[in-house]
Amino acid sequence: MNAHAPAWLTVPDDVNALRPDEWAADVARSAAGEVSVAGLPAAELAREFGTPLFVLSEEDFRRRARLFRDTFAEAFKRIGAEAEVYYAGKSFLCTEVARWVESEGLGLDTCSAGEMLVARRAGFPAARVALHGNNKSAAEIARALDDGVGRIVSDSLDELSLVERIARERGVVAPVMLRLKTGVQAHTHESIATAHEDQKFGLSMASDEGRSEAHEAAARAIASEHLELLGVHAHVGSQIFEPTGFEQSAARLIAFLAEIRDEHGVELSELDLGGGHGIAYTPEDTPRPVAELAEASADVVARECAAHSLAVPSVSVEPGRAIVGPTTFTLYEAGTVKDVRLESGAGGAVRRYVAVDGGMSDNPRPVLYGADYSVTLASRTSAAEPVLSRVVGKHCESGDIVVRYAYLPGDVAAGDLLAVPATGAYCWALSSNYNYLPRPAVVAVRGGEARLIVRRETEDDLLARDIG
Ligand SMILES: Cc1ncc(COP(=O)(O)O)c(C=O)c1O
Ligand SMILES: N[C@@H](CCCC[NH3+])C(=O)O
Repeated sequence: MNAHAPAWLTVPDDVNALRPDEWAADVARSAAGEVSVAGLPAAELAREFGTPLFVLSEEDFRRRARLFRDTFAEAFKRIGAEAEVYYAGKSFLCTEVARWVESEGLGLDTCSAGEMLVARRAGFPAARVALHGNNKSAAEIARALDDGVGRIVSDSLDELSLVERIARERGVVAPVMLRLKTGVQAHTHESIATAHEDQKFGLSMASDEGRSEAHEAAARAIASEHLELLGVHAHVGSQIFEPTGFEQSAARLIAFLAEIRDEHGVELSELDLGGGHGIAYTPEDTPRPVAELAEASADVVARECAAHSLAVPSVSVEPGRAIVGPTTFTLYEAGTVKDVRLESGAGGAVRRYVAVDGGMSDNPRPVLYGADYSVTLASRTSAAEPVLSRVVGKHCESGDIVVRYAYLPGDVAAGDLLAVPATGAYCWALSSNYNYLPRPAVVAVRGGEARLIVRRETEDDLLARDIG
């Protein structure tokens, strides 16, 4: 136990071992210590595509997508209902990934014109696309209607009026769902909790007197000739492990469906329970198996619908992180290594700072949410003693940390490759050009072959928007 490391970080028995749950299923480590994915060694990928590099296992992505699709379908079949899975594209989207999502039979959750554009380019059937967003522009709504998007998840009364006006101008009926603030307090970082009252998303269900925003929106949508109200949606937040938030949220949505039936005589047919299922970044994180998530959701939906004498609606969920997060690791090359004294005097504790060739521009999550990651030496095995280390980036900020706490072999040096697992979600998607660093490439690996699916930015890209 080191006073400068958190309790969950124990000195590893074997500093070369991979923790299995953080990696794609086809990642392995050879006797020589080389990390490989689907049979391809990391060093070969680094040579061919450069570093930093996002390495994504296609087979693992497809497997996780199918797991969600089939497990939710089975669990809801048991209660006589259908369940669909919409992959949350905000976590990571490019044309090729949209094609995989389509071919595995999932829907796609988008939240901007740009994400819809990627879906369109991939030939994704618009009927299986959902459009989210708390401030959709008129152009985005028009695109959704013109493309024939299957559901526009409406976030405010203002937006509902805008959708109606644009639908009327086009002479069409817009399929809408209402995103509700179920008032649930999610146990996650404040910036990614999304169902309590004091945040920007959704229609409030609270009212002191008269109708709540949510009830008002439902009344307007039901009364409009140009809106078809499909159902309701709530998203509790992201990186959540506690089942209670999901369950309370589902119960409140179903109570709302009953109130709408009682007030308007209409039984809405769709219920979207959102995404937010957490993954393991460190041993502190304890994700529940997908089967458990699906069974728990089906149980609560069956119970609450029975309590309100409602027919069970079609259910959908929107996982992003839980599908793509563990499929990907980031490969970095180590550069400068520095020992920093944490305690004075001979034998006082030291933290080793290992700088890599990327940082907060390819993974801002540690800076934004205090997120923790793990790391492993990926290009060789080492017999050196583990040393308490911090992997940092190359940006001009002391907060530019990639892995806050890790034990790395004591002989890690410039030129070694380091792999940071579970970087598939909200890393490339949140990447930036801070300090004029080009965004890394994303390479998909399957059956011993590697394919570039997003190319690395070039110096020309960096100058392209600068008028000069
Ligand atoms: C409406 C909605 N659905 C789905 C997601 C996906 O969340 P996650 O990647 O945590 O599953 C998000 C992001 O939190 C969201 O805002
Ligand atoms: N970007 C956040 C998740 C946001 C979820 C989108 N609503 C993260 O990395 O944890």
